[in-house]
Amino acid sequence: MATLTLKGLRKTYGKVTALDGIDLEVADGEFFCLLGPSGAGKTTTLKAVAGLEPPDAGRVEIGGVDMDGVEPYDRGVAMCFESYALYPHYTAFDNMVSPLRSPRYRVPAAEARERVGRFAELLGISHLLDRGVGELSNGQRQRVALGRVLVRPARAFLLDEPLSHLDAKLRQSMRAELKTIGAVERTTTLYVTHDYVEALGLGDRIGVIRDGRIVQVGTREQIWNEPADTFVAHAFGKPRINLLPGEVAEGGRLRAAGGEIDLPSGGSGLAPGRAVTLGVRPRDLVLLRGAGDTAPEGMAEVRARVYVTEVLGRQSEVTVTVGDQRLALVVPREDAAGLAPETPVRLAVPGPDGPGGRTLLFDPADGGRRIA
Ligand SMILES: Nc1ncnc2c1ncn2[C@@H]1O[C@H](COP(=O)(O)OP(=O)(O)OP(=O)(O)O)[C@@H](O)[C@H]1O
Repeated sequence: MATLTLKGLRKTYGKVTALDGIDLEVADGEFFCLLGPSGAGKTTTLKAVAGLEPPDAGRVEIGGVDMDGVEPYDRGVAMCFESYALYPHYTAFDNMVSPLRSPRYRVPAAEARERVGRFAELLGISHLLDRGVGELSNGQRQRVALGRVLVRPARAFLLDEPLSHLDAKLRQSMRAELKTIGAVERTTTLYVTHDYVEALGLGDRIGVIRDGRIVQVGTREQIWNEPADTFVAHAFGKPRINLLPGEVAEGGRLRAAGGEIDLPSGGSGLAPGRAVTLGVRPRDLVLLRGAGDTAPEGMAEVRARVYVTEVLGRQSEVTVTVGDQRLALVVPREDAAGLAPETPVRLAVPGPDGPGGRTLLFDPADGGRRIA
């Protein structure tokens, strides 16, 4: 077990800056998720920790020891690639057991078999162990590759989208499984994903990466409730957070959507005339359907027209037009029944100090940074 410390990591490939000063600390035994879009630098970060891509500047410490000049093999980390890196002519079993046979571990044969069997069971691939890798589906190969990493005693696991090729149902069950695998529970894990559900579900803490920089690090609650900026707010949640251009009006009101949205600005103390971006999560908006329904305390009533509705299982996503803006809401399915396009509706929108759900405020003049 070991702490991972990344300090000022930089890496360029020709004109592309893959890492632009990554600072990160993953605590001993922590499960840390690095979330970011394609090309953000996630894989490059893992490779730098594994020693496969030496950074141009900055340093990697594992267990407090500078890894500069330490070969990948000697770093004591086990990395799982999205591209599997399996031996194509070996069986699944041989792929999983081979690290244990290496001179580094020399695990006795019976114990190695037992270990492989245990992890194969957890990963739901016991019945595939005798098959050649060439005879496996992508999802099966991916689980073999993950097993090959997890069987190894390691100081840290580096996992690069290890569930990306599984279908939704299997991914969900594997996600739950993964956290309870003892080896993973106890071992420092840096887990890369572009799937926010995975990050929220798995990470003790989450780091959001964009353009080779860490934008925010926090627990799932911190990232969800106090996103550092509109990029982070937009990265979490489906449907995505509604982001609306607005401004602070006289009397400290917040206005957006051509004045249709008019909220108290609460204790934010913002100067009138200032431009702000309002962020409201679709689940924090309330549809007022009954004739006598009024906006709950602390929320503002807003007039809207239905644009489109879509059933999402027991809930529905309703997109409405408010003034010149579109807003997405998620409501119980029955509340959306009979909402044809153009139906006038009323919504309740939370203010910035709303209990539970609330409207977040961001500063468009400062790269969308959240206004505390
Ligand atoms: N070997 C390489 N040669 C040239 N450019 C590279 C190389 N590896 C990565 N890059 C570039 O560096 C940037 C970061 O790549 P990286 O693979 O770390 O992103 P990522 O966040 O893992 O993306 P994805 O989710 O698509 O895997 C990208 O712009 C990528 O094109």
